[in-house]
Amino acid sequence: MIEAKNITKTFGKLKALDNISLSFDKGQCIALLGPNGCGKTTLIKTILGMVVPNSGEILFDGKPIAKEWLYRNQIGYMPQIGRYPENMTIANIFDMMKDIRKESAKQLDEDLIESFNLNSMMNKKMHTLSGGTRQKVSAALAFLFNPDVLILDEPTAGLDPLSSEKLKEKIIIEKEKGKLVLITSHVLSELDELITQVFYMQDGKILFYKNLSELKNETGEEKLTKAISKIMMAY
Ligand SMILES: Nc1ncnc2c1ncn2[C@@H]1O[C@H](COP(=O)(O)OP(=O)(O)OP(=O)(O)O)[C@@H](O)[C@H]1O
Repeated sequence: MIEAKNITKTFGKLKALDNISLSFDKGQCIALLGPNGCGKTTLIKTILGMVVPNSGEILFDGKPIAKEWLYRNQIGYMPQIGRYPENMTIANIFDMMKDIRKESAKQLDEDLIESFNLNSMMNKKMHTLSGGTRQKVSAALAFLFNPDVLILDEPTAGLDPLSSEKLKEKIIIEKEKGKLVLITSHVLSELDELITQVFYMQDGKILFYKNLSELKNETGEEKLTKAISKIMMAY
C-alpha cells in the first residue's frame, strides 16, 4: 500500500532520512519508534508529501506520489501538534473540512466526536481549548473521512487515561477492518495491544523492522518495553 524506495532527506548537513526503503500494507498497525530526532516525523511528512525528499520515491498503491494530491484523501493524519485557525470554533473547523472534502454525511465516521463528547463543546473557539481537547479534535478529524490509512503522531499525548483508552479502542476497530495504521509513541506500554509490527529508526536509518511476535520470540519478553530494551542492548 505504501512503499518507499531509497528515500534520503537532508536539512543542511544533517541526514534526517538516510536511504530508507520500506513497505507497509493493509491490516498492519506499525509502531514507528526511535529516539528524539531520529527522523520519525520527517518520514511521516515525506509519506504525506509535506516534505520532498532529495532522492528516492514514495509509492501509494503502486503509484508515485510526486506531484499527486488525490492519494492524500485516503490518509487520515493526526499531527503531533494540531495547528488550526484559532478564532474558529470546533464546529467551524469540522464544517470547513467537510466542505473542502464535500463528503456526504453518510460516509462520515463521527464515532470519536461522540465518544469524546465533542458535540457539547462545538461552540468553543480553538484558542480557548485545553491541550487534551485540541488533541481530541485532531483525532476526530483524522478518523472523520473514513480513510484507508491512519497516520497518528503521538496520538495519546495529553489525553486523560479514559480518553486514551477510547482512542486505542477505535484504532483497534479500524485496524481490524483492514486499514493501515502508522503510529508513533514514546509510551511503549500503550502500544502492546495495538501493533503488529515495530519499525525502529536511529539517526535517519532503519535499525530494524520486525513483526511484534518475532520481536517477542527473539527476546523472550512479553512486553514491548522489555523486548525493545533487550534488543537495543544487542545493537
Ligand atoms: N524543517 C527542518 N529544518 C531543519 N531541520 C529539521 C527540519 N525538520 C526536522 N529537522 C531535523 O531532522 C531531524 C529529525 O527530526 P524529526 O522531527 O523527524 O525527528 P523525530 O524522530 O520525529 O523526533 P521526536 O521523537 O522528537 O518527535 C532532527 O534533527 C530535526 O532537528
